[in-house]
Amino acid sequence: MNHKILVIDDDVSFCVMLKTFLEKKGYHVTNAFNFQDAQQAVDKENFDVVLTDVRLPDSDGIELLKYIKNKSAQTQVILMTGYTEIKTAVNAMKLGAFDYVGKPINPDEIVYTIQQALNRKNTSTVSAVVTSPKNLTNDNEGDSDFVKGKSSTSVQLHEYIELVAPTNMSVLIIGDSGTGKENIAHSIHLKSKRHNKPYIAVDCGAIPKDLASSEFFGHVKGSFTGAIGDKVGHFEAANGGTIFLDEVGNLSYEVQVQLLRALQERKVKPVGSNNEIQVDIRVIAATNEDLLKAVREGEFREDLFHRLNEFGIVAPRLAERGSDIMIFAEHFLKESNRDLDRNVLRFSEDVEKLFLKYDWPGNLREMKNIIKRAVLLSKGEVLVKDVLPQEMFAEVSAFSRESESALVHNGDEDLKLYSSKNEEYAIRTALEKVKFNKTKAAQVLGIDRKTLYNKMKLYNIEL
Ligand SMILES: Nc1ncnc2c1ncn2[C@@H]1O[C@H](COP(=O)(O)OP(=O)(O)OP(=O)(O)O)[C@@H](O)[C@H]1O
Repeated sequence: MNHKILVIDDDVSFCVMLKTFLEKKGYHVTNAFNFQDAQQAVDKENFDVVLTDVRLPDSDGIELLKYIKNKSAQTQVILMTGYTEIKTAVNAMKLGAFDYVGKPINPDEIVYTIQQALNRKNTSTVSAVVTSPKNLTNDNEGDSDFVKGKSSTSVQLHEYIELVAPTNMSVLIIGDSGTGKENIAHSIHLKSKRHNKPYIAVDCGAIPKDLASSEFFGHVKGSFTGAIGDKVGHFEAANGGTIFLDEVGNLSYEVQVQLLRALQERKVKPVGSNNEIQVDIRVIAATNEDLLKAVREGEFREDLFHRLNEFGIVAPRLAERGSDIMIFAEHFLKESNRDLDRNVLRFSEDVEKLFLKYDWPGNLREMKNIIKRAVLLSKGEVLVKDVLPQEMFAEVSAFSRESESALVHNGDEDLKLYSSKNEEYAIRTALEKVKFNKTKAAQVLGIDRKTLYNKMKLYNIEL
């Protein structure tokens, strides 16, 4: 059966072009040009993957993402973003988007991302993942999946992990999206006395409110419409081991009450059953929200907060991990070569510089994705900046422009006023603004078409 994809963009010709391209790759594709059409399509059909522009004429991609996830949590949503929308895209990931791809769309990249999204859809259960123990080594060498890092921030993080792991204390991991919270939780489990027992990771944000009790505590056959058999809840499944509650701030107040009771009494009662089950569980929770603020605003129960926060760990932002940035980059390079069967040996010098300057709003996840795509797109043994997404340059250039404001005297798109460092950025931005019409881009930039062609060749800008 062909996988079903919904593509939404108000640029009709772009939408149609992408449809034709994806159909050639064997997908069944539907187009919509605004939020309302997309809603109707989603109401009518179940899509495997939805590709949507962030900006829609009658709403935006985030609203659409929420609508889709509410209807079908299994549908994977990929956002298509311009360079200025990267922060929105990162927020979208927090709300359950699978990934985002930068515009202009690169054909290899989009096919690769769709394939990854389909893999996720086919392998994930509704909300919980049972992970078999991984091999954790204590250094950064070899093919361990876990990099420790050497910066003082990382050393302290790992001291805390070592310290708390052997205890039974509940741990609350706080950090931005993609900082490695789930990896930290798993590492604590593996270093604990429970390492041979189950580790159940529950994405609290993905559990529909009505099903939360049954997901956590199980149910007996016939206890509600749709309960066609007995179900073991996550707490019972994790008995003896560790339960990891990811995005714990997303739980409804009602479920928070039930959770607190289960944690205090160490007993759970499946929905529709009269029997209580004794459970012995270590809880690790994670959040990328300010839970204390949620407590102050009455959205998160203070007693549950304290119950979860017996030991707090902060997952540092990647940009704060200084000397570790390139250690992580090398790790993801090796991992991507292995996964994609490529042999990209190293990063060019300017890529290294960019990595050290860039803000990494999506943290380790963003770095992993960027390097994987770059490896896929690389033609030689050195990973050069041409295969990196342009939003990285936009962010760094924006920063450079702030500090070198003398560069811009006369409107930001006048190419003559840009240093060569910013020239490529200016060209890409102008092309994007005029929807890749080269004549118009040349006008915007204040240069002739021939010069534009030469510059595009120089910077390897392909449309
Ligand atoms: N120490 C590490 N070494 C190697 N890879 C890591 C490490 N920590 C995280 N990663 C990778 O980075 C990505 C993001 O990590 P993870 O899912 O743990 O982040 P998170 O903070 O839980 O994200 P979210 O807030 O979105 O749930 C994953 O692909 C993970 O494999």
